[in-house]
Amino acid sequence: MSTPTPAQAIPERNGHGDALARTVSNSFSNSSFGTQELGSSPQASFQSLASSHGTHQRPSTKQLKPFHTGDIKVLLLENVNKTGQDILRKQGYQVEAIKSSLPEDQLIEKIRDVQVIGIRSKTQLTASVLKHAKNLIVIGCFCIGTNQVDLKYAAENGICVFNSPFSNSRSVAELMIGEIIALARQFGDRNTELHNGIWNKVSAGCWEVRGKTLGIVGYGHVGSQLSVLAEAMGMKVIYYDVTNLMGLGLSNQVPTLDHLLQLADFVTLHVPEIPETTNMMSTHQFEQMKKGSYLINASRGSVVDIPALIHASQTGKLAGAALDVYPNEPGGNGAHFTNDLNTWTQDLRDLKNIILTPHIGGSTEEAQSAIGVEVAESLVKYVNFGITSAAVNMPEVTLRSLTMEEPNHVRVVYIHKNVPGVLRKVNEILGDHNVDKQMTDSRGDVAYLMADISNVNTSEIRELWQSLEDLGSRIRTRVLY
Ligand SMILES: NC(=O)c1ccc[n+]([C@@H]2O[C@H](COP(=O)([O-])OP(=O)(O)OC[C@H]3O[C@@H](n4cnc5c(N)ncnc54)[C@H](O)[C@@H]3O)[C@@H](O)[C@H]2O)c1
Ligand SMILES: O=C(O)CC[C@@H](O)C(=O)O
Repeated sequence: MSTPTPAQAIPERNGHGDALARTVSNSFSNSSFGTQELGSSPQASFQSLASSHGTHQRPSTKQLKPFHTGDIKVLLLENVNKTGQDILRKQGYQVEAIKSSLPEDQLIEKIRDVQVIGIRSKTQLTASVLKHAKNLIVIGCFCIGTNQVDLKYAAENGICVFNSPFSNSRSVAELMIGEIIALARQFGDRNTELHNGIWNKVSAGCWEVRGKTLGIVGYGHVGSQLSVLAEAMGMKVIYYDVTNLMGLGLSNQVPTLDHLLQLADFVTLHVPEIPETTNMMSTHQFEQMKKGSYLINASRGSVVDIPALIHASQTGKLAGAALDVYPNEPGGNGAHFTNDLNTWTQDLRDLKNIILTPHIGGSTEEAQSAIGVEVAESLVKYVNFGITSAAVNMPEVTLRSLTMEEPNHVRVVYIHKNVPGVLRKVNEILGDHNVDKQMTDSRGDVAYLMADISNVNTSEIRELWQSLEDLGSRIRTRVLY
């Protein structure tokens, strides 16, 4: 007899009329595998998921009993790309997509209800918001930065967080190249003048970038891409990073930020938002910069002390600056960028040779489409399979898929406090069954255990779940079957 396809297998198993409701209820936190696969082609994705475990000619991956995927509620904020929305909708999840971020009170109201939330850089998922998210199991940051989420609180409450670590890096690097040239040629000011009817043909203070020194602060995904592009334009590249990193091409690492500031004609910032980078560029740092140099910030608004930047521009220390990010950013398109947001906004807008963009470093069709796919697939793998690969706040745990030859298996996901003795107690509970495979790992105070156990009757699942829930170490139990 040939192995049934996943599509055949699902109705067959549904036909058993299980006593247990196949839902992902809040209290039960008990879900099972989805009815559909990742990506646009169910069959193709099904195969790719199976083959991603590095096997050849293995029995078909088992599409386990479907929970009511319609019970999974997903809230997507900040105009998450359609690629991501489509993947989630194809799972049968209930997806509500909103183009902007939400004011905190509305966010709290909505987040109570959902199992999955997708955001970009604007939505702040602080502990005080997340404490209302009683049903939430996973957060997708459809961007690189995860500074907007209280990652520790999320982990300690069994909420896994995913992002897209480099799908928009190239887009940011290309914008930096555009801005370097635009600043060197005072392009923004000439453009504005002519839009206002004023012809102002000047060469004073306008430069080629060939032969100039670019100082990159933070030589990660964005910084290193930029390094390659800048060298191709004939720039000399130096970089500063807290980590010792091999430079690409002819670029060189310098030992301190001050060294970089003293040498660079253009300084670009690509560091994460962390306490160490708050106001990393302030009065002292601007003093270190060469007279007539330029600053570009496309990292996070908190990295630059803006009043100090305004002063450095007004005194002529800086010949120009480009900012893509701000300490307080408007909630959505059409909102106004005024002193109501940041007290210095008008002073900033009045500066000469300053390019202000609305956090668009990663806003290209290519980047947003790739991010949509990457993060949505991570969410589906987590919801349906418990897989945490590439999570930013949880240990990375995965098990190879169950196959069609393993009909009475159950996957147990047990997120727990990382304290001694837990595994012994969990395995006492699981030990009534055959533990086929198990993986456990910890990250800080939180540990994640995933086990596939066999010979489980559907009627035993609730008891199994309850026994794990009753352990003092429990953060969250999910039983996928
Ligand atoms: N404007 C946008 O639309 C946009 C788009 C993408 C990324 N970003 C932001 O850009 C930043 C960088 O992104 P990335 O993908 O290159 O990150 P990354 O993690 O790949 O690289 C960051 C680098 O900064 C270094 N670093 C950390 N602390 C430092 C410090 N105190 N001093 C010097 N170096 C330090 C790290 O070692 C790392 O090499 C992030 O904050 C991200 O959120 C903004
Ligand atoms: O798209 C966004 O809102 C964020 C872009 C960027 O800052 C990121 O962190 O990836």
